[in-house]
Amino acid sequence: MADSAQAQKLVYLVTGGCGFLGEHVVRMLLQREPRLRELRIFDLQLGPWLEELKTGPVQVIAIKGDVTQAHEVIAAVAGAHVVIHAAGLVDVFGRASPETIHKVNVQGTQNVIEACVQTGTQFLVYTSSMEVVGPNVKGHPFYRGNEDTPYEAVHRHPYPHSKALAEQLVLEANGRKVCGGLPLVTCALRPTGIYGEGHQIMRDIYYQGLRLGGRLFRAIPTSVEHGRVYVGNVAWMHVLVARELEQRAALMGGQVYFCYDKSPYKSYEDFNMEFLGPCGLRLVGTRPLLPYWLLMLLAVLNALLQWLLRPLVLYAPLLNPYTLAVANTTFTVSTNKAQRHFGYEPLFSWEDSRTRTIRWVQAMDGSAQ
Ligand SMILES: NC(=O)C1=CN([C@@H]2O[C@H](COP(=O)(O)OP(=O)(O)OC[C@H]3O[C@@H](n4cnc5c(N)ncnc54)[C@H](O)[C@@H]3O)[C@@H](O)[C@H]2O)C=CC1
Ligand SMILES: C[C@H](CCCC(C)(C)O)[C@H]1CC[C@H]2[C@@H]3[C@H](O)CC4=CC(=O)CC[C@]4(C)[C@H]3CC[C@]12C
Repeated sequence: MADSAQAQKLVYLVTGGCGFLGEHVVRMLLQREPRLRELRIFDLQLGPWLEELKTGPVQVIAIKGDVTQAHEVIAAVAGAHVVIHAAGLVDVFGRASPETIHKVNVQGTQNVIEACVQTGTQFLVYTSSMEVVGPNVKGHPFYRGNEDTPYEAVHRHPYPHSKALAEQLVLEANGRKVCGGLPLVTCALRPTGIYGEGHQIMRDIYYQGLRLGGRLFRAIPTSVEHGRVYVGNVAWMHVLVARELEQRAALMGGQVYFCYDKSPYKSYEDFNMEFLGPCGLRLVGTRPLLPYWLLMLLAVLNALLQWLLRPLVLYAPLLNPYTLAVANTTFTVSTNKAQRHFGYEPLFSWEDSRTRTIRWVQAMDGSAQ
C-alpha cells in the first residue's frame, strides 16, 4: 500500500463512522491518510456534519446502512481496501435487549468478515474494548496490565460478552482466504474508557451535576483506578493500524492491542473532574458518601424499577449493578505493544487532550439539561 504508485488510491470503509469514536476516526483519516481516495462512512444514522467533508479532495460517501443486514454490508465493503469496523451497540444501561446487542455486535461483525471474504477486501481493523478482558464479575483488579497479563475474563453482561465473541471472530478470521486468494489480515484494538469531544456519558454527567446545583457526589473510592484514553489518540491508533497492516501483516495479523496514552490513572469520578471541575462542577466528599452495600442496593433497585417500568417507559439510569461494579473495580493498562508493533505514539499529549475536552464541555449549552 505504501508505494507512490498507490498515492491517493485507497478506499477505506468506516462502519459506525457517525458515532462518538467513528467521527474522530473519519476526521483523522481525512487529515492523516494522504493515500486516501475514497472514504465510505457506513452507519445506521448519518450525521449532518458529513456534508462539510464532501467538498475536500477525498471522495466521501455516506452510506445509511445496518451491519445486521448482510447484503447492505457486502455492498458497502465491495471495492474497499481497508475496513475499520467501529459500529457497535454500546449499552451497559439496559436500553437494548441482550438479543439486539448480540445481533449488532456479533452477527454484525460476522457479516463484516464475510463481506471482506466475499468481496476480496484484505484488511480489517476491529474496534474491540477493554471490556473483553474485564473487569470480571468477581471484581478482580487489573492493575497496569498489558495484552499478555493473565486475567480471569468472565462475562455475564450482554455487552462485554458480545464484544468478546466478536473479537474472537475477528481474530479467528485472520488468514482466511478472501476472494482472489489473498489472506485476510485482521486485528483488534481494545480501548479503555474513551473520553473527549462528543462523549455522551460525560455530557450526561455534566448535566446531572448542573441539575444538582453544580455538585456531584462521590460514590467511588479515590483508590479505584480506571483506565481512560483520549478519543483522538484512539482514532490515531486506528489510522496507524490500518496503514501498517499490509507491510507488517505477519507481525500484526491476529493481534490485539490495548489503546493507551498518557492520561493519568485515576478513579472514574476524579478523572471526570479534570474536565468538569474547570467547568464549574464540584465533587463533594473525599470518600464515598454512601457505603458500597447501600449503593449496590440502590443499583439493584434501579434494575428492578427498569424491569417493572419496561412495558410503560424506558428507565435507564447510569447506576445499575453492572456499571457500579465496573466503576468500582481497578482496571488500568500499561503497555507499549502498539509502539513496538507499529510505531504508535500518542498524537495528543495529556495536556492537549484535557484542554480539548474542557473546551468541548464549556461549549455545551448549560440550559439544555
Ligand atoms: N465509548 C467507549 O468508552 C468505548 C467504546 N468502544 C467501542 O468503540 C466502538 C464505538 O463506540 P462509541 O463511538 O463509543 O459508540 P457510539 O454509539 O457513539 O457509536 C457507535 C456507532 O455505531 C452505529 N451503529 C449501531 N448499530 C449499528 C448497526 N446495526 N449498523 C450500523 N451502524 C450501527 C451507531 O449509529 C453509532 O453511530 C464500539 O464498537 C464500542 O464497542 C470500546 C471501548 C470503549
Ligand atoms: C456509567 C459508569 C459511571 C457511573 C458510576 C456511578 C453510577 C457510581 O456514578 C461508567 C464507569 C465505567 C464506565 C465503562 C468503562 O469506561 C468501560 C467501557 C468500555 C466500553 O467498551 C463501553 C463503555 C464502558 C462499558 C463504560 C460505560 C460507563 C461506565 C460503566
